[in-house]
Amino acid sequence: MATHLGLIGGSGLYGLPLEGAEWREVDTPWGAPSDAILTGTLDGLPVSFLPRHGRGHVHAPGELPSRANVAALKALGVTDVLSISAVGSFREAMAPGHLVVVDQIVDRTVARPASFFGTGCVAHVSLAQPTCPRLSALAAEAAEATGATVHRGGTYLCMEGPQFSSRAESRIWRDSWGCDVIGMTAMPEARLAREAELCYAIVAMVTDYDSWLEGHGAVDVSAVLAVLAANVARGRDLALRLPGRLGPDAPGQAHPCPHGCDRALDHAVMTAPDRRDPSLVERLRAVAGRVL
Ligand SMILES: CSC[C@H]1O[C@H](OP(=O)(O)O)[C@H](O)[C@@H]1O
Ligand SMILES: Nc1ncnc2[nH]cnc12
Repeated sequence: MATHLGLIGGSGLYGLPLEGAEWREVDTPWGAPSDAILTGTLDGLPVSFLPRHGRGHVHAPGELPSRANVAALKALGVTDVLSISAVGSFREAMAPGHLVVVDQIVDRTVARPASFFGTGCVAHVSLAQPTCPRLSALAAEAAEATGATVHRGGTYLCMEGPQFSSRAESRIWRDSWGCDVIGMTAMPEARLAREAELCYAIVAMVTDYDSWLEGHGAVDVSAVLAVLAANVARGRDLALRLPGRLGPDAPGQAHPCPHGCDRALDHAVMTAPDRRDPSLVERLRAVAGRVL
């Protein structure tokens, strides 16, 4: 399958200078995505960019149309998705401005549709490794090439929000649960990317120390925005450096994915063919047509 990079830009990242750029409206069986999708190429590779919160930051994290976002990228032919996200840090060594290539996620969200599947067509994919190690390694290389301090590996606590955490919560996630960073958007996005058989990676930009660290004020939006403003060029630079590592002659060109992301549904669907709900199956063709 030809590689096509999808980029999901988080807080502060609402556009990218693609070649032949065009904003395209895409509809899906799960409605419209957060915004139009910017399509174009970089280093000869097809690239589709989606601002997660919409241009102008319209969508709250708990109300993101994540199923439509993932389905729209899939519909455009995307094979690999890199999320660039703002996060708070639970480690002094992961300082504001640093980049963390997330490899595990703890899901504390409570009110978000988290699957394309459901009654009438049940499926269970593995999330033991919620991000793709191949894409994550290439993203880490691209991140390092920007000159940023990059941490390879880290556990992302995904909270519901939109309010930031209490100090007690912040300390529990850090001290008892061993999490490294916190944000509000990695779930259900990572779940849905796996169900749609897309390789998915997260590069998280640290913007603050949440509220656990004595001597640092608790996080607020102005602190996050100040770090984002100083580092948005780095996020963009990282995104621009990834296509060269994924392109036709690059070693990262690897579909089938060596970790099986693009075959995640091979043994996942439980519902007997004659018991499936035809209308749900019809919608599922947009993301799971390969196995239906
Ligand atoms: C502006 S701080 C809170 C906001 O930023 C992060 O979003 P994203 O992952 O899209 O960069 C965080 O998860 C919250 O949604
Ligand atoms: N401290 C924090 N908590 C949740 N989401 C964030 N995004 C950036 N900083 C954050």
